[in-house]
Amino acid sequence: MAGRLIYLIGPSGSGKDSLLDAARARLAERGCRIVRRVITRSAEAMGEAAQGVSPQQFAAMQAEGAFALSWQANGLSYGIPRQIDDWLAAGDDVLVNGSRAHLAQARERYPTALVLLLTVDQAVLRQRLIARGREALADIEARLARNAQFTAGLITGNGAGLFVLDNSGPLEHTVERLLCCLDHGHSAYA
Ligand SMILES: Nc1ncnc2c1ncn2[C@@H]1O[C@H](COP(=O)(O)OP(=O)(O)O)[C@@H](O)[C@H]1O
Ligand SMILES: O=P(O)(O)OC[C@H]1O[C@H](OP(=O)(O)OP(=O)(O)O)[C@H](O)[C@@H]1O
Repeated sequence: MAGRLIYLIGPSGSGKDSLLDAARARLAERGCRIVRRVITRSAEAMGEAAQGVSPQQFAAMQAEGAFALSWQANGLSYGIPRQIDDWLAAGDDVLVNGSRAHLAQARERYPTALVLLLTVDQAVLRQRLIARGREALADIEARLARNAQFTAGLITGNGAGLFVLDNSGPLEHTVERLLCCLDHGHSAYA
């Protein structure tokens, strides 16, 4: 039986990487793999388990068909290795740190995808982005502006099959909600 694609989305700074790190061992126990993304970001600025490549390397990988999904945002290119199709075919669930802007394409390719939207209060989001210190202030403002563009439309336009996880509180609570969502049909979080 094919595995499920779990497509985690949410604003930059909402806590996607932190959530995946915190839940990693418990996801593995459930046979859920977390895919390692390919990003045109320098290794020093990576701050997550991803493969950093140059724009030229990314373009070559894309031309070879190395990616199941890919998108551009925040001045960067992101790729999801094709290997996920083998994992899904083998029956493993696969969790992808995705893009809100690329949701329609992801659903087109993976119609049964479970979509999880991580949310956080905008004021908290600003504080977390500043505290993380990965981007310059101008880049942080651009990410906040990008977020405002998505907030309302995503939930109203994609209600079916989209589940909201609020990460404004302690990370451990969000981990529990994520696992509950995966294990029990998630209706409490829709
Ligand atoms: N529940 C939480 N409570 C407090 N800080 C958090 C929480 N979740 C994430 N953070 C912090 O917020 C910042 C952004 O989180 P990160 O995982 O990098 O977000 P994303 O991957 O969505 O961009 C990090 O500094 C992280 O430590
Ligand atoms: O369409 P969006 O939902 O805005 O998403 C666009 C990209 O931005 C985020 O990455 P970012 O470089 O900010 O990394 P981060 O998630 O680790 O902060 C997210 O993981 C996506 O790859």
